[in-house]
Parts: sequence; structure tokens; C-alpha cells
Amino acid sequence: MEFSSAACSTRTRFCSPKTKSEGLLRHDCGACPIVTPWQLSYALRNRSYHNLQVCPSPLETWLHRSQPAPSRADLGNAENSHSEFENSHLGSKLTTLNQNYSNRHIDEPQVVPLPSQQQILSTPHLSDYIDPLPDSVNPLLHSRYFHPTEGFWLSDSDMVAQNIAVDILDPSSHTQTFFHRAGPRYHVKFTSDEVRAAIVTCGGICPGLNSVIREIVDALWYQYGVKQIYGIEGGYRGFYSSEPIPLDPRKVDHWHNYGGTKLGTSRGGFYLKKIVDAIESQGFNQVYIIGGDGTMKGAVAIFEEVRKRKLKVCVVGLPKTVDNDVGIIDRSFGFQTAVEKAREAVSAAHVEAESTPNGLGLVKLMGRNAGHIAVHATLGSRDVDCCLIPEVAFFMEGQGGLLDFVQQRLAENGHCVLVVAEGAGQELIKKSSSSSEKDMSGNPTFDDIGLWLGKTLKDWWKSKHPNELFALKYIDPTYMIRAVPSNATDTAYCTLLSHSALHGAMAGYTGFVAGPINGRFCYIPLDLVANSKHLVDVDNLTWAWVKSVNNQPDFIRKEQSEQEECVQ
Ligand SMILES: Nc1ncnc2c1ncn2[C@@H]1O[C@H](COP(=O)(O)OP(=O)(O)OP(=O)(O)O)[C@@H](O)[C@H]1O
Ligand SMILES: O=P(O)(O)OC[C@H]1O[C@](O)(CO)[C@@H](O)[C@@H]1O
Ligand SMILES: [Mg+2]
Repeated sequence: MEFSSAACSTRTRFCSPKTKSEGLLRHDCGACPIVTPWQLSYALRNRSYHNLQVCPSPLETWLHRSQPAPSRADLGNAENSHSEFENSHLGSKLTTLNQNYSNRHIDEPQVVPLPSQQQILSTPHLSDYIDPLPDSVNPLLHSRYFHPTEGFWLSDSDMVAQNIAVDILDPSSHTQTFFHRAGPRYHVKFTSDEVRAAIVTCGGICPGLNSVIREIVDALWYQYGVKQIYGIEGGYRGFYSSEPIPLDPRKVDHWHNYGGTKLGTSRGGFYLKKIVDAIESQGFNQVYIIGGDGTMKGAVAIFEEVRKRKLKVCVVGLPKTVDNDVGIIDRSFGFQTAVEKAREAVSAAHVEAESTPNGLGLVKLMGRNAGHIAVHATLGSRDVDCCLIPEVAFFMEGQGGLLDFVQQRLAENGHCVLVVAEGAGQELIKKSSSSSEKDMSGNPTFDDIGLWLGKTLKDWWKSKHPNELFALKYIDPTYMIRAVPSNATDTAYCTLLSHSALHGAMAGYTGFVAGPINGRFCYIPLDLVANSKHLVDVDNLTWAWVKSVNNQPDFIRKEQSEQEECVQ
């Protein structure tokens, strides 16, 4: 490999080819230590640079040398010899880092110019289509309870960066997107008397729904002096089929202690014209819509229609999904509570399985398209042998199949615990009926993978080991994990989420979702969230972590893995 002197300061050149071929780098000044890529990566990890002299060359010089992303083969083979590693893509990446770090004095400023690939995702605002839109001073300024301090007010230039993990050698990973930070603005676009707010909950229930409703009511009432707050009953259809329910802090006082939604919810019933007509005729000018991916798609349509009619109505989405499958945001409220409850089911399955010879515990958890609950209950319990999720296909019979795996685990440990998400393995089940394939919202309904797996496992054991003891205990806590009040963490999240949402609406933002990005609440354009999907990323570390703590296989058929080897 050739090293251009442009990469280093004038007092530095890199070592001779001979030393390099031994996998070591050094400077010909004689004073610098010999550094291997392993030492360098150790030093970078542990911040022990004292022995490394580092070159102040700009990042671009690294980038020019950057290699294509390392292949699986580069990364995967722990038995690579040191020199094989040096020659691999990852090895040469570290070597490149090595060259550039190895001559920089650590007490020199370490500012490296980055190529700028930044974009701001601006939140829609009422002033985009209403002019003029006068300002008022935020009533919080004169609150009896609240004394804003310096730095309390946020402005449009306060933003949160989305991308906090980059590969410094890969320019394509440097793209940065910024979102408006959620929080109170000094100027607002509504007076307290003018606001007429509506709150609606749609889709399946989720821990924390009542907390969110309560906190919107409380904060509008106490912080902004808003007295016209209404609940819409039974989901979207409530806009046009029932009278709004007046809400005040006294009415919602205990709601956070209950699971479900006191306003009621439903699937289906989304008729855009009827809904927006109702919003207009009722005079609502802030509409808080709490729901999952389907609900957010509906909210986008409502926002677009409201904008078309040029109504002074803020449409605000508060993402709810026990499955945690809404994208962009860090996580949704209720998810942690659900995982905590799911873990109780996994523990019970483990105790049952351990208590009998050849005991098999099987737990089915929610997760229509995404296996986050199953993954986190698995990681949070550490009692699981195998976690099956919709994102990863598996098969039952033959070498490397699930039956093979269960057989081995029972032989090794005497018991085995399986966790399966409801959307997993659907292709293995022959649909028992074709009539109920969709729910009222158009979501596919699934046959019960838990029941199917339980029966298949029992039949298999009976035919293979007719005279041996075996006990399968099937636990399906589906609705128990979502029909509970939110835990402490989720309740705190719900409060921040609700406050974020209404600060945004008061400031005139509209067509946005409030939600955390990298731990900071933001305003995110509604359509972006509605069209996002957050599935378990099976190429990232979390899934690798699941497999490694369970020691569970990849369920790759033998013929398939042979073919893959051939290709390589
Ligand atoms: N594409 C869409 N456009 C407009 N409205 C939709 C759309 N998809 C769903 N909706 C409406 O949103 C509401 C809730 O949708 P759905 O039942 O899919 O639940 P969700 O919001 O996705 O929540 P979850 O799936 O987490 O329970 C329903 O009233 C449904 O009619
Ligand atoms: O029985 P329901 O109300 O349709 O809810 C079940 C669905 O709700 C979800 O939790 C989404 O909220 C899915 O995982 C599940 O398929
Ligand atoms: Mg949904």
C-alpha cells in the first residue's frame, strides 16, 4: 500500500514496505512507537493515546483511502491469522486510521473538518398557508406555578441531529438530518380562550394511553389556561358519530392509573370528509391524535384536507404502538411496560419447563410485523433458548430446523424455552380460513402460530419418543401485556410526550408527530412517521446479541448454506 505524504505533516513519513508487510507501522523519525492496528483499535477504545503520536491531517485524507465496506468474510472469521486480518478490508481500514492517528500529538486540537451533508426537516406550520397569523406572548410567562428560567424557551433554530453513529471512513454514512426540538416557544399562535382542543385514541390499546390523555388535559389547562378540551369517543368514527366529551383536570385525575383508554378506541371507520367536516363544525382548532401506524396515515390525510381548506387547525400525532413498530422515533410509549409484563410470562414458562423432565415452555407474544417485544423480553429475561420473530424465517423439519434444535437443547439441558412473536412463521401455517384475513382497518389477521407450534411440537415428540416423558406448557399473555397501566418509565415518557405535543401546537406547528430522537423530544413531519416502519434489524448488533445469548441458530437449510459457500 502506498502512503502519500499529503496525509501527514511534513515531519512525518510512514514506514518502509518491509515493516508494513509485517503488519506494523512506524515512522522513520525513530521516535515513534510501532503500532499495530490491534493496538490502535485498543487505544481508540480505551482512550489511552499517550503512546500514540497522531497526525493532524484532515479527515479527507482518510476518506480518500477508505475501502469498500468489509464483507462478512472479512469480519466474521475469528480464526483469521493476524496477517490475513491486516490484508482484509477491516484490517486496511484500521491501518488507515493507524496512519492518521499515529503522528498527531494528542494535546493538539483535534478538530477534523467533515464533509457537510446536512439537511433540516422543517415542521409544517400554520403560517405556511395562513397569513397573517399574529403572535401572542406565551401564557407560561405569567403562570402562577411556573417560572421560566433563562434557556427555557426554544426557537426554530434548536434542532436535534438524527444520525449519531457514523463510520468515519464512509462518507455515505455522514448524511445528517436535523429535526426541530420540541418545547415551549416564547411566542404562540393561539390565545388561551381561542383554543378548542380535541383528543382521540385509535387502533389497539397500549399502556399509557390514559396517561397521555390526562397530561394533555392537565398541561393545556394549567400551563396554557385552555378550558375547552374535548375527548372524541371510540376512535376516528367518534368524530362524526357521537358527541364530544368535555374534559377537565378533575375528570381525568385518576385516569393514568388505568389500562386501556377511557375515551374508547376502534379500528376502521375512517371517513375523511365526515371527520374533517366534524372538526370544522365543532370548531376544533387543535386535534391530538393518538395511535399507531394506521392512525398516523389517517392523521396525514386529515392534515392535508385541513390545509386544503385553509383551516386554522393544528393536527398533531402522538405515536402509540405496543409493538414499537413506528419508525424514526426512539421507541413508543407502553413498549417498556409490555416487555416487563412479557418477561413475567417468559419466567413462568421457564419455571414450568425446568420442573419436569423434557419440559418445553412456549410463549407467544404480540408483534404483527415486528418482533421487538419478543426480542426485548428475551434479552430482558435471559431464560430463553430460541426467539422466533416475523423478520427471520425458520423451518421445522430436517437438519438445522427448529425440531432438531429443540431435540438438542432438551438433551443438553433437560428443558427448553421458546418465545414466538405472533407474526413469525406465518408461511408455515396453512390458513385455516380465508374469510377473516383482514381486520376492520385492513390489517392482516394471523392464524395462531403459538397453538400451531405447540401442536406440531407435541405430535413430533410423540412420534419420535413415544415412551419418554414430555411436557409442553403454552402461555399466551397477548392481551395481558397491553391491557395494563404504564410503568414508571412509560408514564414519565407520556408526560413529556404530551407536553411536547401541545407546546408545538400552541406555537402553530401542525402536521407533526411529537417523539424522541436520540433521547430528545422533537417535531417530526407526520408523513415521515406515517410512512416509516421500524422492524427488528437483523443485520445489526441487537439481533446478533439475541442469537449469542440464546446460542440459537440461524435456521439456514443445509442446501442453502452449501450454495452460499459455493458463491463465496
Ligand atoms: N391508510 C390509512 N389511511 C387512513 N386511515 C387509516 C389508514 N390505515 C388505518 N387507518 C385508520 O386508523 C385507525 C387505526 O388503524 P389501525 O387499526 O391500523 O391501528 P394502528 O393505528 O395502526 O394501531 P395498532 O396497529 O398499533 O393497534 C383506524 O380507524 C383506521 O381506519
Ligand atoms: O386484537 P386486536 O385489537 O386487533 O389487536 C391485536 C394487534 O394489536 C397489535 O398489538 C398492534 O397494536 C398487534 O401486534 C396485534 O396483532
Ligand atoms: Mg398498526
